Amino acid sequence: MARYELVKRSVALITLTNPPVNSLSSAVRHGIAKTMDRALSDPKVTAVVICGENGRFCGGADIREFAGPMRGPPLLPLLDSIEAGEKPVVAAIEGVALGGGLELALVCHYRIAHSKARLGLPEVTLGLLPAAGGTQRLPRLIGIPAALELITTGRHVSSQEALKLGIVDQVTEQNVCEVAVEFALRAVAKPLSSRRLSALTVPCPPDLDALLEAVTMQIQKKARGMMAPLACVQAVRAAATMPYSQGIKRESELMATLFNSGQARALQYCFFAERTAGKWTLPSGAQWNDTKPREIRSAAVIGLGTMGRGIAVSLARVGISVIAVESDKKLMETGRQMVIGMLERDAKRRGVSASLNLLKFTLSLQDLKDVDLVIEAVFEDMALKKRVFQELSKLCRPTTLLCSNTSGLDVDALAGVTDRPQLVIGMHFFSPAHVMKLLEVVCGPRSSSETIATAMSLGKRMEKVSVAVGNCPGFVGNRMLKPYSDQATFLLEEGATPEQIDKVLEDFGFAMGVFRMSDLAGLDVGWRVRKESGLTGPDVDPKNPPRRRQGRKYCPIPDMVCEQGRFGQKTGRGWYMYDKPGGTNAKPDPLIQNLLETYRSRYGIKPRNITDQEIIDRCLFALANEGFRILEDGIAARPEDIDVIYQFGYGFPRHRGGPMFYASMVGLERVLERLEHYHQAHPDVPHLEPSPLLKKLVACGSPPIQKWREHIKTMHSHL
Ligand SMILES: CCCCCCC/C=C/C(=O)SCCNC(=O)CCNC(=O)[C@H](O)C(C)(C)COP(=O)(O)OP(=O)(O)OC[C@H]1O[C@@H](n2cnc3c(N)ncnc32)[C@H](O)[C@@H]1OP(=O)(O)O
Repeated sequence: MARYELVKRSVALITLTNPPVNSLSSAVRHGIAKTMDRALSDPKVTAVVICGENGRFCGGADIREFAGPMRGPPLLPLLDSIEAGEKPVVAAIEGVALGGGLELALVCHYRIAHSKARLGLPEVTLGLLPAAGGTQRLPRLIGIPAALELITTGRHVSSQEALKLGIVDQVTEQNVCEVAVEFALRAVAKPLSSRRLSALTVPCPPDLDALLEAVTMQIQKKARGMMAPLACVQAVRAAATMPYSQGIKRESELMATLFNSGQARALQYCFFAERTAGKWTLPSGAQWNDTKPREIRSAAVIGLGTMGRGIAVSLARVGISVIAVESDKKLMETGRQMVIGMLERDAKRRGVSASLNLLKFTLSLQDLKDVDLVIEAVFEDMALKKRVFQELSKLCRPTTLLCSNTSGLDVDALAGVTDRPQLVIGMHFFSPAHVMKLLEVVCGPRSSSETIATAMSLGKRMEKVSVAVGNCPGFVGNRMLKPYSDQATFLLEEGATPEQIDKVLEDFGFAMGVFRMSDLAGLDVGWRVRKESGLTGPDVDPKNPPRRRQGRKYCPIPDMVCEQGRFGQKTGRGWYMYDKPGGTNAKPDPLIQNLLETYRSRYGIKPRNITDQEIIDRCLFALANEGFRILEDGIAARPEDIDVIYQFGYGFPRHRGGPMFYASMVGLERVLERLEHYHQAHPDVPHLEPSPLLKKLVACGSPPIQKWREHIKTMHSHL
């Protein structure tokens, strides 16, 4: 796991060999200890270079090992001994030096980086802190403010920025190992004391307390409820105020608290869940690593509304030429200006030039004859979408992939009106599509494995986190949203207010509570869907008992809000009031309070005091319960896929892992008991009835989430 060679007759070259990222597994730590001993004790060796195999220095500690008992040599004393050695050690950094990987580089006496390398201490994103001396050495090297920023955010820096900050001594475009060996030879016989970071004093800013206070406040605002960034601040404070020997003890204490926290487990689960999500498998046996995606050079986007614009930008900025189609000249011109503006701002932010030459705008579908792939992003109306797909089927060459950005309509029904159902697939982007990372790739029963592979690979190229899901109303994300938001509106009937429910959900860690999120998305969309499904509006049978539809409980409050023209932020009024149409500053509205009171008295509902716990349990357990049904139905292949969708598409707090991980952490027995309790109280709410899979998992002793798949016996997978 660490190869030893003698080069130039006097330099020991130690190469970490643990693909794919040379993480510091127990075997690698053992290898480093052994090879360093050999280098330090061999009189022929005058200097040491440490590098990583396959163009990657080191991706840090082996995160998989965190779940089990600690084995092998502990990292911290190993690193301290490298720094203390009497022969110069040079880190040759290629690819990445992250987390423990950068901490390893920091104990080397010199650091040479390749120009394309990235460096950082991302432990905070895993719910941890750089506990192999990183919080004590980095501030000594680059000062408190810069170290604090890097450690609390986990941001990666380029080698050029690392050079400016003083993290590395040299950046090269040549072979970094060869450069490091030459560097090491020149370093022999130079004094090492000033190169041992632990021995340096910290350059402490005069306004330390004010700085730490400002960063703490920023964290409380941005990373609400997260422990790790706050612990990082405390560790850096220790670096500033204590000698190294005490600071390092403080670092270990803080790490011990984080290491065993639910937050660290959740964030590490998220790390792997995100990587697992791309690994789809079909019942036919075809899967992500044996199906070749098609290369997409040109694409078309139909419809230049909010979604279409964001999709066009996401395509063009990764080098795909885009033909954008609108139905009328004025809309096309507005769309053109918006897309160009978005692309220019995006390019400026990334420090690259905007690829405007890749864009073409047209009013004619005829122009799409030769594109590799089309993404339809017209109004969410099945009849309209079918017309578009029929037309595309006639116009486009037979090999063109036809994709729909529908957020919940039947993808197979669209495939059915074309001459190529195997090339039809859903690509459900989230708004704004050039910002949001999530892409649900909706596989119809007839979508071919090549089509799925192409959509997934295109998503990755567009820098999205892509999750393959099956075809059912609402797919995964929007299907689960209904039971969640239904519980919130039932709670309004019973005595809660929108602001109370939102505060509880936001304190839990959601980016936005359910009502603020609905105001942002627009309340009219759901209202139209409810009218079309006969749940509200003139088509409802007047003999229907109040607050019941289609044999189950129904809350008409959202319809009443819409009837008043309150469609959310865009109209300046919704569940909240805003300063102006399009305003974002939500204030509680006495008119909503009034509406709720009138409603309750009309139906003789005595408002009761609702606890925060009840709000969390009812909203989140109803959400997870639908997730269990989705797993049973084969619409999602794994709980990880659902959790990734909720983190990246619906603002579920990452440090809680996602709805399914949260349910597993709370304990499936408790989730089942609470659902049974609430279902008994509300037998006309089917979403509260515990799913068979949940019952089965509890009966099997509540296995850990990674084992749930073994208990899912899906009749037919929809993937
Ligand atoms: C009480 C204990 C005290 C111990 C003190 C410990 C102090 C140090 C802590 C740490 O170092 S924590 C780890 C910090 N490092 C990171 O967070 C880096 C994580 N990795 C990445 O960001 C990326 O993987 C990458 C290195 C930038 C490479 O990205 P790329 O897109 O090229 O590949 P991926 O698909 O992400 O990864 C490939 C493959 O490798 C697995 N993997 C990556 N990093 C690690 C790791 N550090 N440990 C274990 N496994 C890792 C990743 O999961 C992929 O495998 P599969 O999941 O696809 O099988």
